[in-house]
Amino acid sequence: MSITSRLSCLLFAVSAISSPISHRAVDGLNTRAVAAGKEYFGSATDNGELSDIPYLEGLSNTADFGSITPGNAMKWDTIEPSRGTFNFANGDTIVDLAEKNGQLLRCHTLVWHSQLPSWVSNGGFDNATLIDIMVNHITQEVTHYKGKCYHWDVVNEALNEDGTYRSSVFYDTIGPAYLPIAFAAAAAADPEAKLYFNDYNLEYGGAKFNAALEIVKLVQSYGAKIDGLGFQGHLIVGSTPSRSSQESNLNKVAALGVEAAFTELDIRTTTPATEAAVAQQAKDYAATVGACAAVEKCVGVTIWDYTDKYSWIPSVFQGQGAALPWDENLQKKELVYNAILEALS
Ligand SMILES: O[C@@H]1[C@@H](O)[C@H](O[C@@H]2CO[C@@H](O[C@@H]3CO[C@@H](O)[C@H](O)[C@H]3O)[C@H](O)[C@H]2O)OC[C@H]1O
Repeated sequence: MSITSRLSCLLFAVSAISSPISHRAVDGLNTRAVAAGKEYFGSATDNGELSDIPYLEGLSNTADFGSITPGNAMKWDTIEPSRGTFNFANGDTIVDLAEKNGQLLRCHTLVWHSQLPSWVSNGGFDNATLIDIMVNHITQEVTHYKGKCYHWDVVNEALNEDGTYRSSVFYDTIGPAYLPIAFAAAAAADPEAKLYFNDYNLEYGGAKFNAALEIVKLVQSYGAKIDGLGFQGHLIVGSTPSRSSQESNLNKVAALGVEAAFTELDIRTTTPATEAAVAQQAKDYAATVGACAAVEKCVGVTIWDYTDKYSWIPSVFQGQGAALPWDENLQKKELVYNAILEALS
């Protein structure tokens, strides 16, 4: 029995004992997702937030969140800030929390051009040396977390908007082969973890999405294991693609024999959010989550933290925010939350 099935059985048993009349599991985003055949509904989190007890209680509520993702703790600059020096402390804290709560873990991320220490990006390494460095980083990190990570985002954001490869030290030095090499190294270190390529703006279809499909085929053509395509889902209120077009994208992923997930969903708007914007946001969440619910191979949805209190959006997109289903006071936005629940039903 999978970890998620065990969790939903446990929740069901607990609610059956405390409420002999209804016999229904405690209702929430995750319990609805699991009941709809998904593996989890989850949230990102970050180490600094975990001392906020009301926040932590919400994050640990497995009726809503069956999975957590470290927002920063497993990135290269945290894990290997200088060559050969590994710092797993922040990542271990998130792993321990997930274990204590009985939550799955989406581990994020091994190879990314951003939050990459300058000893890698400006090291001037030749092809063979950079491959060694990348493979060693992946091997050390994935081995450290072996058996803990349900998913790994192996490579993050390899593409430009026009579908060409993004210039990065990895692409510029190794060429596109850095992708299959990275996936093969991750699979060798933890054969059980599901391995994802993850990128943003795939939800709109078009050149970038088609190139992501080509990356899946590229990794497969090298005989390396790739299990899924991650749609980050950093979307905009009123510009979110329709449910049917998102379903069509997810079905194209499934046709390649791999699964899909929304890995970093948030839907931002101009702040302060108007009533009309929140109403539209509820529809946009429903379109995205509903698309995942409708496609068997879409295994789950992760929101990029659950509360506006800790959203990354205002620090990156000036004047934008209010992107999550809980507000800055950790209060549920009922309209948005209920729209997601409904979309999962
Ligand atoms: O000062 C930095 C601060 O800038 C950093 O912020 C994080 C940046 O990454 C965010 O996650 C990414 C969101 O977009 C997708 O493209 C990526 O896949 C995600 O990894 C994260 O939420 C922010 O906290 O945090 C560390 C500080 O030192």
